[in-house]
Amino acid sequence: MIRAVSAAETAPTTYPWAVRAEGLVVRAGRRLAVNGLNLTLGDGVHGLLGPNGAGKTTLMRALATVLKPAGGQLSLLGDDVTGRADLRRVRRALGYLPQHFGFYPRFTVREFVEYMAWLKEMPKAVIPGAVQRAVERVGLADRADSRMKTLSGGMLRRAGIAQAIVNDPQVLLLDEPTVGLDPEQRLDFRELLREIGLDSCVLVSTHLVEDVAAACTDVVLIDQGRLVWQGSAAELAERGRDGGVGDSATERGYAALLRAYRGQVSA
Ligand SMILES: Nc1ncnc2c1ncn2[C@@H]1O[C@H](COP(=O)(O)OP(=O)(O)OP(=O)(O)O)[C@@H](O)[C@H]1O
Repeated sequence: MIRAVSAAETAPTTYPWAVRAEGLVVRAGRRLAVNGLNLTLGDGVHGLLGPNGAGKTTLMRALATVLKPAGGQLSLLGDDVTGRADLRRVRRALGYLPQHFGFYPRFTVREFVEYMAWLKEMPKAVIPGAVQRAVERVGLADRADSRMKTLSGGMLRRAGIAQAIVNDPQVLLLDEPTVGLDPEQRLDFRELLREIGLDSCVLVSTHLVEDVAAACTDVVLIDQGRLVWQGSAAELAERGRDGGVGDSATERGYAALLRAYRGQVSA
């Protein structure tokens, strides 16, 4: 049976920012891993960079509504998601690839993606077509009926990306999606990101600064749970044009911004 969808759910929403955080505080264990973060994101592909422990995964988890903020304001697609907010509407419009994700090993790729589509409350009638399309978009069509336990690390990652995009999310959160992908798959993946970023907000965390240079329109740099810098990928490269540490202009720009921020914080 197809679930009845109310007019409020299908009406076009107007919101200035897909993601808006003000003074956001999120705990990870006892630590304030995100600690007073201000961030606004619109459509496009945003690369999330920062050193180990900067708070990238914790931020992603809060944006995915998996972790509740301990303070500050967070709105997604115009809805406040702090406090006792009803998260169902927002969750239907989210896609999230966690750094580590669980699955039933005996599920096939198709069953895994179908199951996730069902959890996102997609109408039953559209699920088979949406699953097929998602599996094709990540290049796994020929393995769609293989069991998850038989996949390589890179294939598993692609199955994870397929479940994240199955509902054509308006906010897509990908935590280190390129880990385990071979060079050719990485190129295909960048193309997919560019396509999705044309009309939705994509946030991709990565340690590979080269991924950011190649696939992202914008860059968000965080350290110690706070926003250090936000700008275009071209501006980041511009910051690294005059030398410094790093193999590429983007890497040098990253290192220079981080150094300047840390100098300010400790001054
Ligand atoms: N469950 C937890 N309990 C206690 N501390 C935690 C927990 N999870 C994360 N932390 C701490 O919070 C901080 C931020 O962690 P987080 O995983 O968000 O950073 P990250 O930027 O994703 O790091 P990486 O680049 O290493 O993946 C780190 O100092 C980490 O040690």
